[in-house]
Formats: sequence, C-alpha cells, structure tokens
Amino acid sequence: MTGAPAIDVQGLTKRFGAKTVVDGFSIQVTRGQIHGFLGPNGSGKTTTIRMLCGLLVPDAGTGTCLGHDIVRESWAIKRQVGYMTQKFSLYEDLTIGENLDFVARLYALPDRKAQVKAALDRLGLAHRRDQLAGTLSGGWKQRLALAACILHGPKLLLLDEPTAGVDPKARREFWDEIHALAAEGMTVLVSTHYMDEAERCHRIAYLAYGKLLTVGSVPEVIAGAGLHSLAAEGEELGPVRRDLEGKPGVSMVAPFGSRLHVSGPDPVLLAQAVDPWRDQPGLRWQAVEPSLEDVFIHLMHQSRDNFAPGTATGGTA
Ligand SMILES: Nc1ncnc2c1ncn2[C@@H]1O[C@H](COP(=O)(O)OP(=O)(O)OP(=O)(O)O)[C@@H](O)[C@H]1O
Repeated sequence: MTGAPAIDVQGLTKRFGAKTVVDGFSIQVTRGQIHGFLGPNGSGKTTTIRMLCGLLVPDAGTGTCLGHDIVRESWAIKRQVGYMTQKFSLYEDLTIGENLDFVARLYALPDRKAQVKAALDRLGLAHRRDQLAGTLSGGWKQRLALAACILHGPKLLLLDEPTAGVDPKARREFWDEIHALAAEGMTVLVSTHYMDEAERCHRIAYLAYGKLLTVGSVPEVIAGAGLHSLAAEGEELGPVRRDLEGKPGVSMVAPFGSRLHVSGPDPVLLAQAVDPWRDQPGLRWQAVEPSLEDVFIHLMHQSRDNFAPGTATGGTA
C-alpha cells in the first residue's frame, strides 16, 4: 500500500444545474508530497477538494483517496483527512485550548489531553492556549486551524487557501510547518493564489474553468507551456505596453517594477512584435525565462471560459 498514490482519481466531473464546474479532472498525488492547486477564482478547486474527501458526490468519474473509493467509502476517507476550509470555522468565543479540546471530543480521541497538548506544542500555541480565538490575528488563527486539522492524526491534509490574507512572515512559518509534516509522511493538497507558495510545492496543478490545464513540478510546468518571454527595462514603458498589448504573437504584457515582461508562444512572432521598439533610446531588451505567473496567465487566456453565458456548458451565474 505504501507505494500507492494518496490520491488517484480519473474523470471527476461535477455539475451544478446546467453548469459543469469540474470537467473530467484526473490526478495522482504521491504520498508524502505537497501538491499545489492553482487557478482563477471559481475554477473549481474547492469543488474538487470536496469531492476528494467525500463531502460532494461526483456526477461522473472514479478513483481512490488513501486507498478508499471516493464514492463508496467516503466515511473511511473522512476519518483520515484533515480539511481546512477557506473560512475560519472554529469558535471565536472559545479559547485556543477549548477549541482544540472540543475538536478532540468530536473525534472521541483517546488520551485527549495529551493530544491537545501535543498539537499546542507543535504549532507553538501553548503560550496562548487561554486566549480567545476571536482575538487572534489572521496568522495565529490559521495556525490554530491547522492544529485542529492534524489533531486526529490524518494521513492527508486538504488545505483550501490556508494563508489568504496572512502576512509574509506568518505565511512562511505556516509553510515551514507544512514541509515538516510532509517530511514525516503527510500528503498535502493545498490551494493557493500565491506564486511563491506554488514554488514551495513538490508539484502543482493548474485548473481553469473546471478543466485541468497542466500538472507537474514548477520547472516542468514552465517548460511545458512553450512560452517565450522578453523583458524590457527603461523609464518610459507605458507606450511600449500599450502598443504591444493585443499585438499578434503577444499573449501577455505585464509590468514588473521598472521591467516589462512580454510573452508569447511563437518566438518569431514575438520578436517581430517587439522589433519596432528594439532600438528605442533608453530601452534595453533581453530574453528571460517566463515566470510561473506568465505561464498561468497565458494558460488562462488560452482556455475557453466555458462558464460564460451562451457557451455550451455555461450557466447564468
Ligand atoms: N453548491 C453550489 N451550487 C452552485 N454552484 C456552485 C456551488 N459550489 C460552487 N459553485 C460554483 O462552482 C464554481 C466553482 O467554484 P469553486 O468554489 O469550486 O471554485 P474555486 O476554484 O475554489 O474558487 P476560489 O479560488 O474563488 O475559491 C463557481 O462558479 C461557483 O460559483
């Protein structure tokens, strides 16, 4: 069993009314890996996570999570998964210690007090155990939520945007803890909109409009996109940007401080688009490796918005 993937699903599909919000999703996630889950708002990440842990029944598709059938054995999956939802869902008028004790009772954990203490110590929460959850900052709330998720000793963590709105230091500490858990054998599927977090994952998957567009390690995803990028550096980038946006061969123009990234799938067409600006005084051009963000925006532009009204599967939302 140890060699089997933690998640192995094929063709997962979910419809809400006329709208197909997850469309033929397949993925394998190796045990002990941190797998990032990225995509624009409303692309179906949460819906997929909820199908994986048995909270939603797919309309089509098959597969296993921790070796259990996602439809027939959802009860067995739920006991072995820690699911951190987007919204803080603990009691704000209970203390940290009381919240964890409550969760431990829900799971009917034997040796409850020792388990709560271990979680408090692990997440650095012991000195705050008597503080009301409602008075915690965003970063500490997320730590508490993570403590509650790991209390029952799950094998898989499903984390839905766990660090949204959390400051960079707290995010880094949270991710250090995720890596420590993975090093101990925990599998983690984590959705995020942050590129730096994507780069901390062993592998990433990118979903847009319900369809999985790419999956792999960060270098594999960047290489697989077949995108080429040029960067211009200079003072007067506004006119360059306005001219290049929408030009044939240019899929994306994005300012990064005093640099402008210009990307496209065909290097010849990209060069032709940029040529009129090559010898512009004060502008320096160089070829650069596309960033993960360049690749994601490119993929998003390429994929059809099947959620839009008027498309085959599109609804009215
Ligand atoms: N219970 C539901 N009934 C109807 N539509 C739903 C339901 N749950 C989700 N949706 C729709 O399904 C689509 C996908 O939503 P989902 O929350 O899975 O996306 P997401 O990628 O997690 O988005 P975000 O990054 O904003 O959290 C959205 O258009 C959403 O409005």
